[in-house]
Amino acid sequence: MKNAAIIGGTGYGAIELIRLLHSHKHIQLKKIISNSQHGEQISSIYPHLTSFIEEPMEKLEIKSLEKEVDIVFFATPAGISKKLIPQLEQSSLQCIDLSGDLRITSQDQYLEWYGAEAAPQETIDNAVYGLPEIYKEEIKNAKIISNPGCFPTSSLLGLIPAIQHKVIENSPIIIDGKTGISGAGRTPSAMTHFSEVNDNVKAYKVGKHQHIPEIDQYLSGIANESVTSTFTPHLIPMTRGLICTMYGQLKMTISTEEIIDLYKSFYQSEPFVRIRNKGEFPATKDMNGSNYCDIGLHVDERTNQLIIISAIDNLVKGAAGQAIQNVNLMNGWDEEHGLNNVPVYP
Ligand SMILES: NC(=O)C1=CN([C@@H]2O[C@H](COP(=O)(O)OP(=O)(O)OC[C@H]3O[C@@H](n4cnc5c(N)ncnc54)[C@H](OP(=O)(O)O)[C@@H]3O)[C@@H](O)[C@H]2O)C=CC1
Ligand SMILES: CC(=O)N[C@@H](CCC(=O)OP(=O)(O)O)C(=O)O
Repeated sequence: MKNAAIIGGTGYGAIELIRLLHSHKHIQLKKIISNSQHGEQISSIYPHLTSFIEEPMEKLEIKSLEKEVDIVFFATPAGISKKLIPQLEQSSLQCIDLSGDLRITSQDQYLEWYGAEAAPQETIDNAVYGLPEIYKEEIKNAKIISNPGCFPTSSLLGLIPAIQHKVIENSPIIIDGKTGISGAGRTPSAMTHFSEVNDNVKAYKVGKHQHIPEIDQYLSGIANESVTSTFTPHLIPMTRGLICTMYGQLKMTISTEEIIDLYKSFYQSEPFVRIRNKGEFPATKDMNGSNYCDIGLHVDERTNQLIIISAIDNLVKGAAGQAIQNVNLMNGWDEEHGLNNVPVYP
């Protein structure tokens, strides 16, 4: 049994970690650390947790963390873990960062897309990108995990088989993303205000979303040459769920049946990726509350495009579930442990 702490205790990522860790038999959640509400019970903010956790949330004492826990989840906004993780690097702690602080390997690119100074290069280099379907062996030996962003999780899982097998050109790749509002976290803003979101669909961060360099960096790594994508996210009036519809120019003649076979074989040992049969495409509710990524494929012979539709729950496979999948691998536990629940429907 290992002990864990969550930093950023009152955020949505943290709440989802608390829910999933409750049924994890190898991890005991020892500490919920809150910057804004330490001393309070989590159930006073989230009544659905009444009777599950009695202990009050705590203030962060970075120096004593190593004595008290083995695993630390950083469910904090960008800008926090890049300062905290370097202070823990010499410890034996396993650190899982849900934020984007360690995902971009170039400090200059981080500055360009996040508008702030990056983490120390050594910390970035020590972190392993936690996309288990692609980097499983590296994750097993990692001490610091940089958990992928929600849109990159969905789009990389959808695009990587086609890029790796050189089925589509490296450019142009179009990623049309749609997300529920919980993706923006718990703090309200004008963008997430009910009357702005309800009965409405809008594109945001057009041409400047922080997931653009993340997607291109990992696709380029797979292709071993430069890959550039055009990614535009849209905010949809729903609470959870994320779906990317992607278009790639075919480099070869291939049928829908053949590409589906290729994807099924690529992901045959991956428990959380489900490839749909011909003519079937995922919807966000199909994986609600679960760690699945469902992918549907279609070859458009008219335009010579491969159409890939990939959907996840942004808070589970896009954040807390993937974080636990990574911890399972880091500790030699069953990768699916604590995550093999049936999605919630309707
Ligand atoms: N929501 C999603 O779908 C996804 C989120 N992520 C990433 O995961 C991380 C957490 O996201 P999410 O939970 O949605 O975000 P939230 O905004 O809901 O929560 C973040 C929490 O971090 C704490 N916090 C805020 N500001 C500070 C600060 N200055 N110093 C220390 N702690 C602070 C707060 O909790 P407290 O005051 O209790 O400490 C806050 O509730 C983010 O980096 C996000 O980008 C990644 C993928 C998907
Ligand atoms: C609706 C909404 O605002 N979604 C967020 C999701 C970002 C996220 O959660 O990922 P990071 O860890 O990279 O911040 C966004 O598009 O920026």
